[in-house]
Amino acid sequence: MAAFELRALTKVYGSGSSAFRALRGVSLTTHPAESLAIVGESGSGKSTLLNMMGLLDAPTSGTVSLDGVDLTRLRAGAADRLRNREFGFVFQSFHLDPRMSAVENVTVPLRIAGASRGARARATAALDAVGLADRAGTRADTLSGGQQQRVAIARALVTEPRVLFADEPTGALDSETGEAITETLFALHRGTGASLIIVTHSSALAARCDRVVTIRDGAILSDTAPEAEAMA
Ligand SMILES: Nc1ncnc2c1ncn2[C@@H]1O[C@H](COP(=O)(O)OP(=O)(O)OP(=O)(O)O)[C@@H](O)[C@H]1O
Repeated sequence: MAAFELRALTKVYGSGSSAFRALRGVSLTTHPAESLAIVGESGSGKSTLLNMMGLLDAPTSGTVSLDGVDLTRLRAGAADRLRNREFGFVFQSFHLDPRMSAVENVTVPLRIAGASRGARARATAALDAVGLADRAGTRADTLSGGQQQRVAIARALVTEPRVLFADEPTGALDSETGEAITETLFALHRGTGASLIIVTHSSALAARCDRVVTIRDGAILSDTAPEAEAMA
């Protein structure tokens, strides 16, 4: 299971007269295996919130707990290990190593976790799960955008994480490719039981989630199931 509890989370970038309050006291409880969309206008604090939950950045105050463990109190090494093993990340711009093959990219989190034995077989299976087994040996920078995002999804899931974070996963793709990537993300979310936390501008993608949290000016504006939102 993977359930987050965020308490009074704040994030201030910069200091003094240039200080900017990107999160202004966000409290949120997620449920195990939930799919959650974080939506809102550009600059509202969506990525900042995802980065706090994913241990990519530290909050200024407040706490982030996962299954009852306060992650904000972990030492740096423990936080790195937890992020690598329990979290998977997919970003708008893929973030693959362009010179490495697809399968080499997917083995990276396993090697970081010290699980080199069997890494290639596990990476190949993960590529198979995203429909790219036949491109395992292809250099990442020669793949299409949609294929690169599939490699990124395979890399995010190869460690069998408890949580899959996706920040604008379809933002760099045309709508047809974006829809195919969305299908893959949700199929794997259902198949693996990993929680899915998505930052998106896409209303179609948000509508697929169990729950939609809208952020405005660093605070939660609304928190609804998509059906309820459609009826409102
Ligand atoms: N490292 C940083 N230093 C200073 N300000 C930052 C930093 N990162 C983000 N910000 C600011 O914090 C605010 C929230 O940024 P964030 O990226 O979380 O917004 P967002 O809702 O994800 O926006 P978008 O939809 O455009 O990606 C923005 O005004 C942004 O300029």
